[in-house]
This record gives sequence, C-alpha cells and structure tokens, in this order.
Amino acid sequence: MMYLEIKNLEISFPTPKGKYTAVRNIDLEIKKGEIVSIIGHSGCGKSTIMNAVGGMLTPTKGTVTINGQPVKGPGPDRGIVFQNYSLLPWLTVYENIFQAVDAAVKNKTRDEKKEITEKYIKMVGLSSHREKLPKQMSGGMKQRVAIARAFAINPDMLLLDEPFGALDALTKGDMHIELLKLWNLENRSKTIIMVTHDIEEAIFLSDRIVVMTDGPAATIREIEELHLPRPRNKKEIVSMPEYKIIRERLLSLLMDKVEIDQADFYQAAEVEVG
Ligand SMILES: Nc1ncnc2c1ncn2[C@@H]1O[C@H](COP(=O)(O)OP(=O)(O)OP(=O)(O)O)[C@@H](O)[C@H]1O
Repeated sequence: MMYLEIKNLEISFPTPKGKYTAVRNIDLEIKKGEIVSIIGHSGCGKSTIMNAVGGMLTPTKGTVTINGQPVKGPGPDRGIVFQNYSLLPWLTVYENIFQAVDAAVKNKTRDEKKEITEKYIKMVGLSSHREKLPKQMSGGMKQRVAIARAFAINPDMLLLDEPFGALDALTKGDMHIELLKLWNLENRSKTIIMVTHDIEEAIFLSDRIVVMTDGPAATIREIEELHLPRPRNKKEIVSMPEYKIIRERLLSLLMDKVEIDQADFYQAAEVEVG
C-alpha cells in the first residue's frame, strides 16, 4: 500500500450550463517523504486535485486514500498553503501562526508552542513584522506567514498550491532552501505536493513532476522522474545534463499551448485595434 493513492479520480462541478468535469482518470501514487510537483496550464485542475487530497473536495468518482484510509475532510496531518494566503485578518503575524500551532499541536506547553511560533516566524524572515496585521503587509509577506503557519503545525503532508508565486526571486530562492532544510531535518519523511508554474522551481525541489493535459476533463499527461543528486545546489544542478534534458522536455510539453495563447492574444489585439 502506497502512502497516498489517487485512483481513477474524477471531479465535476455543477455550473449553470450543466456539469463541468475539471479532472478525469487521475491515477497517482505518492510515497511517504516524496516531493511531487504538479504543473500544467491555468485551469487544468491542479488546485482541484490538491483540494481533493486536502479533503476540501469530494471525488465525483474514484478515491483518494492516505495510508489506506479514504480522505473524508481536512485534517491536521495535512498542512495547506493556498495561493490566497487565507490568513485571519484580525490577527497579527504572530497570532496567525500561534493560533494554528495551539489548535493543531498536542502534548506541548504554551511556552513550547510560543517557541515553535517564534522559530517559524524567524525562518520566513518576519521577526521584525510579527505584530503586523495582514492588511499591513505585502502579498509576499502574507504568503510567507501562510508558509510558516503550515510548517509550524508539523503535518505529515504539506500541500502547497503555488506557495512561492507571489515572492520576489531572492525570497523565493531562500524559501526553496528552507523548505528542503526542513524536509531534511525531518529525515525526509514529510510528503510534499506542490502546484507550480515555475519549471526551474519544480526541477530544483521535486522527485517527480506530474504534467497535466489541458482541461476540461484534464488528466495526467506525463510524469517525469528526477534523479538529480540531493542535497541539491541550484548553481550546480543547472549545469548537469539531466537538468537540461528535463527542462527541455517540460518546456516542450508546455510549449504548444503557449504558442496558441500568443496567437489568441494577437488575434484579440487585432480585433481591438480594428
Ligand atoms: N467550484 C467550481 N465550480 C465550477 N468550476 C470550477 C470550480 N472550481 C474549479 N472549477 C473549474 O475547474 C477547472 C480547474 O480549476 P483549477 O482551479 O483546479 O485549475 P488550476 O490548474 O489550479 O488553475 P490555475 O493554474 O489557474 O490556478 C477550471 O476550469 C475551473 O474554472
């Protein structure tokens, strides 16, 4: 039995025009401690799959099981970071993280929970902003709070939906390193599933990269296995032949659509100009 098993998953949504099938025939098995990225064009159902694993969506068909148990809803075994931060607007940086730790972490004293909170605020570089409210922060800062909160509750699985999308390149690079550091510290036992649009990010972090087809009824197009050595160093891996091969492969899988998008864009521009 594999740690996470997604079998024949289909998810449809009711819409005013009828049923919309976002994903279909998704079969994916993930080992404990694996880092898997999901990439694909906008709207191909990446978040839908993550939401099914997170327990926020129920499969229309098929199953999602963790350790053989069907996912019935969200749980403290899965820490989730969404694109839209989902911070509580009336709580400060510190309180947003502490509240989550307090609710999710058992068998620790209040002081230990405070220590955990401090540790993760520091990890994301927000110590000097700890008393700020979400409305007083930039998008990137809010995203870092959401990341710290997900890490601080120490879940078995981290579900990261474009977690670094809003960050500047330098912070993003730091967060990649922190993510892998944490994963190493926990003896690589935490399973990480990440949605990203960033090919380099996916290659740097992942053991496998799942490439989706376009929707509707999107499914898995291909899964790339990465054999780049760990620990990885960004400067070193970019010159490795395997890095180049995988990058080319991913680009070519995603490229056709980019050209179509550009054609659409120019057509739209022409219509507007005309
Ligand atoms: N609640 C819903 N009701 C109707 N359609 C939905 C619902 N949620 C998602 N969809 C549709 O399902 C498809 C997949 O959406 P999803 O958010 O999973 O895509 P995605 O690959 O994560 O996109 P992006 O990269 O833009 O975030 C889209 O066409 C979306 O419009």
